Order: sequence, then C-alpha cells, then structure tokens
Amino acid sequence: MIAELLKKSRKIVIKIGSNTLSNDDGTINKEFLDRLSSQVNDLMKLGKQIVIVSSGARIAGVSTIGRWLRKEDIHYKQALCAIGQVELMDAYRREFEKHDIHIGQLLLTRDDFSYGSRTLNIRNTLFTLVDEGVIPIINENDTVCVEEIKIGDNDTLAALTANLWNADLLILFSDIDGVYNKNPKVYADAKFLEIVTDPVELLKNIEIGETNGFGTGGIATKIEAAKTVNSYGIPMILANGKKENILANLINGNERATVFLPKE
Ligand SMILES: Nc1ncnc2c1ncn2[C@@H]1O[C@H](COP(=O)(O)OP(=O)(O)O)[C@@H](O)[C@H]1O
Ligand SMILES: N[C@@H](CCC(=O)OP(=O)(O)O)C(=O)O
Repeated sequence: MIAELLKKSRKIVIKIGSNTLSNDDGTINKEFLDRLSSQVNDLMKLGKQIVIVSSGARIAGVSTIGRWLRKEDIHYKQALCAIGQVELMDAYRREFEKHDIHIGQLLLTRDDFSYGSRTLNIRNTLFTLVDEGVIPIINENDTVCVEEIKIGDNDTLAALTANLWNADLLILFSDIDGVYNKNPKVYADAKFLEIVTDPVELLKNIEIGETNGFGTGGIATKIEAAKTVNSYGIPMILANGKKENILANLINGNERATVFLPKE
C-alpha cells in the first residue's frame, strides 16, 4: 500500500520535525540531512517533484548560541528561531549542494494562506522553484507569528502547502513509526495503527500523550494535518524519519508507517 502510494505520487511534500532533524544533544543531525538529500535526489531522478517543510530553527538556535535553552519567554524563542534558521538553511544548502541541487527558503505564516494575493504569490514562487528543479524549504515565519512556536504548527503548514501545491502525497517525518493507540515512548504495549481512514474518529479513540524533546505540536497536530489533506483528497504518511534510508525503504515496501487515506 505505502510502496504503491509512493510510486504513483509525483508531487510530494515532506515535513521534517525538530526531533527528527536533531541529535540528542540538540545539534543539527548532519548525517540525517546527508541521507535525506541523497534519497530526495534519487526520488527526483525517478521524476518526482519535492517540497520540504522543515522545523528545527529553534533547536538549531539553541545549539548555535549555547544558551537560552531554559527561557520559556516567547521573545527568546523567536530570537532563537531567527538565529537557528540561518544555521538550518546552511546545513540544508551544504548537503543538497553535494547533489547539485539548489534550495530556496520560504518563511510563511498560516495567515498567508488566507489572503488571495499572498496565496497566489506563494503558489507562483513554489511552482517556479519546482519547475526549475530547485527544492523549496519552508518554515514558519516565527518573527511575525508566535502561535506556531507555541503550538507547533509546521504540521498544519505542511498540510496547507500540500493543498496549495496540489500535491499527490504528504509525508510527515517524526521520531516514531506512526500513530499508536497511546504514546509509544511511555507504553511499551502501545498498539501501532497501520491505516487510518477517519482521523476524526481516530482522535476519539487514542490517547494523545505528551510530546518530547523539541517537538511542539505532538501527535495531535499531525492527525489534524491528515484531516486537512484528506479532505482535499490527498493521502498522508506518518513515518519515522530517524530510520536509515526511510524513503527508499518505504518505496520498496520494507518499512512500516501509518497511512491516512482520503475517503473514496
Ligand atoms: N498516540 C500517540 N502515537 C504516537 N506518538 C505519540 C502519541 N502520543 C504522543 N506521542 C508523541 O508525539 C511525538 C511526536 O510529536 P513531536 O515531538 O511534536 O514531533 P515532531 O518534532 O516530529 O513534529 C512522539 O515522539 C511521541 O512521543
Ligand atoms: N518553526 C519552529 C518549529 C515549530 C514546529 O512545528 O516544530 P515541530 O513540532 O518539531 O514540527 C522551528 O523551526 O523551530
């Protein structure tokens, strides 16, 4: 099922969460980015078009400046994002450059998707970058909007991007294999859910546990993202981005993940 979905999807949005992108000590996981860039390169060679939505600015800010970790003040969080965004894009640029792939940065807010002219401008930029073989890398504009760093809304941003770009598939990479009936980081007997056809019903039937590390939205915003894209007929895969060669293994049917399928 997953392999089939990936094979037939041409336009794919990939969202990468903070915990996936960072090492345990908070530094940017360069090996992860190295593996990601070569797998994305392979997908592009298969004729696929890729847009990346990446979190990680705040954690990159913490590891760059080496302080403010404990500051819960939202202004410090915004300042950390401003510092870390530069590091984040630098890390992406270095890795994609190895494959002769250029990247472009788009910093957006949820509001940008509700204004006609802004939406059109985003769409035009996205289509132009992708048509030219450049990978757009999107993050929230944490300077102008603080809601996202409080509730972790890059999942929503990824869903809105998938709709705007008319994507065939949204992939969310987190640090878990998919959705469970309860937090797998806390309960060893948590049951893995392979296919979800009704995210609204799912939310009623599972236990939403705490998020960990630098993740902010937790599993709830991922299920909300599925609800959004599914309502536009776009399927979503939630997979463990920390696993080696995850994209290649998913496409070969060698890795598990949760698939959210839109109703027929
Ligand atoms: N029912 C559940 N199924 C899966 N993960 C859950 C569940 N409840 C809580 N979680 C937690 O949600 C985390 C993923 O959310 P988050 O840390 O925000 O990810 P990201 O940084 O990738 O956006 C997992 O690491 C897991 O501990
Ligand atoms: N814009 C913030 C990320 C907010 C966010 O959604 O984080 P995550 O839950 O890790 O996807 C940053 O780059 O740190």
